[in-house]
Amino acid sequence: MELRHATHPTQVPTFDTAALRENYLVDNLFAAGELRATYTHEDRIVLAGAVPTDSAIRMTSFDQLRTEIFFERREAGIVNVGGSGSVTVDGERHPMEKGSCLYVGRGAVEVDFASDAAGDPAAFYVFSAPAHASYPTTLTRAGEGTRRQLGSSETSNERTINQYIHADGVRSCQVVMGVTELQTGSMWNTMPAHTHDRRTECYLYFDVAPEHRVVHIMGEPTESRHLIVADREAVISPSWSLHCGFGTGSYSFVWAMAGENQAFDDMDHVQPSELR
Ligand SMILES: O=C(O)C(=O)C[C@H](O)C(=O)CO
Ligand SMILES: [Zn+2]
Repeated sequence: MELRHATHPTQVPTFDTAALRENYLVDNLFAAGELRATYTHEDRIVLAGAVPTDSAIRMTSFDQLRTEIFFERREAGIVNVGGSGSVTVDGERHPMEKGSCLYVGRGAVEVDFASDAAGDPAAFYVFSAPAHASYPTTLTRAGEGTRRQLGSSETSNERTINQYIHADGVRSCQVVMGVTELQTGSMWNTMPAHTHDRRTECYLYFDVAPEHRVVHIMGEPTESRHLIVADREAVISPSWSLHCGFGTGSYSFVWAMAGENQAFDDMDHVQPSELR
């Protein structure tokens, strides 16, 4: 498991492109037949990717956690961004087509990831945070959460926000999670932009064609920088950081947060005219 330290916002203007990417971009979570993970000290979030092919992959703990099982003191939201598959939690199999979201509560022992077909493997994205209590493991099929329509074609940001794990949906200790899909022709996500000092947020971009990229904007609103992001790459946004972006082609993304509260609308908006 890779380790990322927390950073101070005043460091951002001193970082060159490579340092920005080393600190905030997670570009190696998905590899065929492997379970990979990155730990960030920002709200002690773990991001993991599992791509099972011929055989299932079991979620293991990692040396840095010093726990016998991964879910001993943690919970997670899991979204499949690949072919159809399933996640079996302590003997109960949850079928997961692309875009489905499974919440796994603290205390789960055996969590196995499997693909329906090795030739079109599932790709499970795991967002985990420390948990003080155990909530039931719950599956939400793609599109069956709370759907919110935001933006317009005039501002190229017409999009559907699928909220899965949230205060009015599947319950959790900390994790809030969903998937945003942009309507054809709309390129901007999360505009007007925002920060939320109460929560760290990570975006995992997916369905980005190989020749395309997402330009993800980060940093303090008056000192913004950007990251060029490819398919199945994630960005860590510390609580002080903007997180918005536009694609050179179509894309979707999984957003997930953890921290002080779970109020999705608790955002500090920043208008385009205020950005620097
Ligand atoms: O397109 C959007 O707007 C989003 O998906 C916003 C994220 O859900 C977010 O940043 C929540 O804080
Ligand atoms: Zn946000």
